[in-house]
Amino acid sequence: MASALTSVVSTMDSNAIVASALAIVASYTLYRISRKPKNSSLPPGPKGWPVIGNLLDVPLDVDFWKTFRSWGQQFDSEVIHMSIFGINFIILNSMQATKDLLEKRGKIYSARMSLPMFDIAEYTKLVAFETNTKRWAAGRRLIMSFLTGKELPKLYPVIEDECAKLPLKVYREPGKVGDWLEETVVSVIMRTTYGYTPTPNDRFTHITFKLLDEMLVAARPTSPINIFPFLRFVPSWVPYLGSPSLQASAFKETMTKVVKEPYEWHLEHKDDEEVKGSLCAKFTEMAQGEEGKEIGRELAEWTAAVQFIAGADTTTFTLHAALKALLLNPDVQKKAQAQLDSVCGHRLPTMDDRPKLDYLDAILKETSRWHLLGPFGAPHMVDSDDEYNGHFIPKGSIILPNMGAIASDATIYPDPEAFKPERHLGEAPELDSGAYNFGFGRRVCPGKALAQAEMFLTIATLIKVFDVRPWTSEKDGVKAEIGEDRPPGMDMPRRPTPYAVAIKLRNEASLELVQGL
Ligand code: HEM
Repeated sequence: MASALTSVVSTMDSNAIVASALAIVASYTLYRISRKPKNSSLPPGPKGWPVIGNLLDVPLDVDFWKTFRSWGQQFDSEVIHMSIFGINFIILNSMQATKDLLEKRGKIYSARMSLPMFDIAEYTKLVAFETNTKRWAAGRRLIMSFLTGKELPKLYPVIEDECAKLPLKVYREPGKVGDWLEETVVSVIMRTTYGYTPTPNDRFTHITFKLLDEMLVAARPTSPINIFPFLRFVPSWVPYLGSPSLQASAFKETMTKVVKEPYEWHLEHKDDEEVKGSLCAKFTEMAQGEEGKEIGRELAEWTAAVQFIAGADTTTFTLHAALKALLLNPDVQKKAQAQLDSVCGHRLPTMDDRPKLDYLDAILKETSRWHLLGPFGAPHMVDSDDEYNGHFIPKGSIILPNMGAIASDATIYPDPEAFKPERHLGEAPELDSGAYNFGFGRRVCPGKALAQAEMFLTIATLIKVFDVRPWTSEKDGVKAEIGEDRPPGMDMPRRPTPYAVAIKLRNEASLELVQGL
């Protein structure tokens, strides 16, 4: 999925900063420029130019976060300021500053910025993109009630069932392992959310991936309505000038389908056992009690839809990155397999095994550090003026927690470039990447525990049965290039660079495991 947490609203890929700026500039620039801070001591940062501010200081072709980190060193400050077209950006280059603002002062640091295209297409009705309204809080409450604590394990049977299907799929078509991982993730989401099991070429899956592609387009700086919001009012029949509003309406139509169609399916099948236990059924019941009948259903529909939008690509790409890490680190793979064999013997792992498989969990923590899904996570917006360490932080600033800087901070992670699951084990484990890669404070990812459980069992199942090896040409024995482990690029979620992998059964016993399925 080109995730809902993608580019502009939630992250800062290189285009996204420009996108954010351009999109809002028409209505916002004069206001921001004319507004004087209460006092002049904004956090330090590069000087910039009139009107465009630091637009030219932001490199478009390398990792942003490295530049932002170097500004921190240059100005000797964990908190840096830049502005683009009058919009203030506050970069947080340390875990401490991030926690102080996004967590301890979460009350005022939990808003989201928006974009005209996102408003028109109604993406801003999704929990992930809605600013901190009462509706957003109610949507979060719904998700948190069922994806955390004692409720979460009720979803484990679905995870176990989908993971148990994985070995046979991979055995039959090992070359499509990336697709099978995605299918596992999507099936878990659709079954737990709606009680619906996707079929090959599934219509709901298809339309949701279409939506995710459209979201990327909607987030682009080149989306005309983001630059000139008035274009939304030009009738679609007007040659050329009408096409942006036509596109925006088409995007809204897809969004509506994604929200309504699986929900309708769930209502039509409400007596099926799996549907009765689905999140959607629970959301509907709980939301009605909370908000009154009509709003209740609307909230349930939108809250259900965000599971796929926010959860599919994020989880899938992390699994792809884990596979790549195992491929590049055969010793790590062997160690994990040894632990799996000693705990599970001759059977597939289950969720009950998780407490004993700490090395697997450490691999996933290290994967999330080593391949951050987005070096800035999902930016928050501050909705009141504030002051931090003597610096003024103006209301409306976009806050960019520089997770890239945290994940590669040698004072937190000695030898940060190395992939070392061991750093997360023992008496004094290093900082758990889960403390930042799922976001912060009131916005922290509500799907965190589900994603971690699912990723654990998926990888455990896969390497219990198969070895992950470099792909080698049968013709000349040449190994495929694996590419950079930490590719540049600021997409969120960031897909690992493609790599060729050979998946082989580990031994005769593994074949029996597959045949027994
Ligand atoms: C490896 C998997 C995942 C990662 C790394 C991840 C990461 C994130 C991040 C960084 C945020 C932004 C937090 C912030 O603004 O501070 C977020 C938000 C969110 N995530 Fe996840 N996520 C993952 C999986 C999931 C799953 C499986 C679900 C649901 C089933 C989910 C649902 C959400 C929702 C609804 C939000 C929006 C929260 C809000 O804005 O209040 N995520 N996630």
